[in-house]
Amino acid sequence: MWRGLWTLAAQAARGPRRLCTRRSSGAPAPGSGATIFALSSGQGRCGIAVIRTSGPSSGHALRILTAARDLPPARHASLRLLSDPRSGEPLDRALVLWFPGPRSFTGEDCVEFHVHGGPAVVSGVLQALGSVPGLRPAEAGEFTRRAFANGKLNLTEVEGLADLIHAETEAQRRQALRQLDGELGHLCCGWAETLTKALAHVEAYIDFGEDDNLEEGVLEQGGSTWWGRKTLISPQRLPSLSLFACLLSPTADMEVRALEVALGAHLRDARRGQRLRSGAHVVVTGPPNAGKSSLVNLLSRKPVSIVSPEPGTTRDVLETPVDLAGFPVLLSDTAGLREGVGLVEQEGVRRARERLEQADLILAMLDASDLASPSSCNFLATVVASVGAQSPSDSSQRLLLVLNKSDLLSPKGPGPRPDLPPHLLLSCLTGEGLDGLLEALRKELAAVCGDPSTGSPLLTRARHQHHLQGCLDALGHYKQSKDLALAAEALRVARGHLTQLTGGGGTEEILDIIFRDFCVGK
Ligand SMILES: Nc1nc2c(ncn2[C@@H]2O[C@H](COP(=O)(O)OP(=O)(O)OP(=O)(O)O)[C@@H](O)[C@H]2O)c(=O)[nH]1
Ligand SMILES: [K+]
Ligand SMILES: [Mg+2]
Repeated sequence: MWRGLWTLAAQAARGPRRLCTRRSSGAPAPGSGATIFALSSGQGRCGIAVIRTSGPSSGHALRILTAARDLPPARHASLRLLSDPRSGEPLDRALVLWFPGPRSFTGEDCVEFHVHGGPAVVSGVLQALGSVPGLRPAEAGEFTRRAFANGKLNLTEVEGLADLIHAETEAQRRQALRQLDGELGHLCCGWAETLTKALAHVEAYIDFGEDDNLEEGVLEQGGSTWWGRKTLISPQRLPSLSLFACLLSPTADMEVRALEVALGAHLRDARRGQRLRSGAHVVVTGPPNAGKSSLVNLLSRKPVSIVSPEPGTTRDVLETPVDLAGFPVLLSDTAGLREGVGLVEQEGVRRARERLEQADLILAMLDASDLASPSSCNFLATVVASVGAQSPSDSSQRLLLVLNKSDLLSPKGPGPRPDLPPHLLLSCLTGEGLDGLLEALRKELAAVCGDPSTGSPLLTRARHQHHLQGCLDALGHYKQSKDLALAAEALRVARGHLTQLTGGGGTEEILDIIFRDFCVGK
């Protein structure tokens, strides 16, 4: 949190950042014009608390609380005595930072008070600020909303900031930071520029075609005007799909085609970023008594499930969020798969199979000392074989086969069956093989969630996917349209989707949903 604030302060000090779709209108911060204040660090007793203000009266408030005529030097930490303006009573000796707009986080005049973190100090300073005319407490997310309204952050960066505040694992933090740094936004801006260029070509051609200087005979074929507009190109020489390749400059057309390919690749990747943001589904399955619940407890480091020598102990699906090798995971323990049991256990098995279908990664577990049993053979022939038979694609499930209870294998005796698919040996009892399993999980999860530190920025929300799909669909219409005006319209729709991705498209509901994720003071 603390480091985050310094980063934000440093970012603000670097001044306004360049991004083509930064928003400067259309999203007025609620009640903008007022100066807002809030505690921006966490609640409760702490070493240092940060209180900040944003708005035109920030400088005035700073002068009043420090009882000084002059403001401290901009963007430098200065030690000042803060006093209550009503009673003159000293409140705290604090570091104050003055960020005159527009070079601040919100783009407005801002002040940060770094005070001692006791509740009495914090409430004293908040009350003192509340007594300054023109100041009022901030609403949730209001600082960020003002930054957005003033073009300091685009919408994908706002989402990145929300994700960064909520990031619980290392991979989530990396992904959020990349988004906050504007990578997705930059990519969309570049794409939007490509479309603007293509649109300019088509529009220029529409105007050119309407130019009276063109000879009628050149423009018309057999008495009818092709696609309702005059053209210099004979339709016979045009293969239908590359119609506009002839109109656009070859580079502009190639760029539109490359854009289509890039959009397709990003969309194929779409679920990965979302999994990283909300957690990958990892489901532990296997025959009864393989040690599934023992593994869930081991991985989550807490007694989530009951472990007992009695087969059929777990009935309901038990779900627990865990950080596995830096990736956020929703780990599910399930009932052992077997047929011909009582009603309650049958329902457990049905729920287990249902959960298995939703898994991104299956941890298939067998008792290494019991591989010849009918339940083990059946499990290998059904669950393991069917997942192994899937062709590798983004939508297919991944599976790790784990042979538990390796401690029961005789050190001299023959190892597990030679015909088994690739597997890992583990003992939940002794912990042997756990490091190898964690390393294998890290690799699998990197494949399921994508590696947030490399490659192209991931789409972290369904909203991103929706707009990229919309853009791709519009490009499909563009390619197939036989009319210049329709082609231009399709390009405009495609570009509109990209603008909405970074700019929100002005709909207040979307903004409300996004800013709802923020706390007061952010
Ligand atoms: N020797 C040995 N015993 C183990 C190991 N892991 C689990 N067990 C024991 O195996 C029995 C079953 O363990 P559970 O974790 O309840 O197995 P489960 O697969 O969840 O069982 P169900 O929920 O009934 O399907 C318990 O008595 C565990 O103590 C292991 O690595 N070695
Ligand atoms: K059991
Ligand atoms: Mg169990």
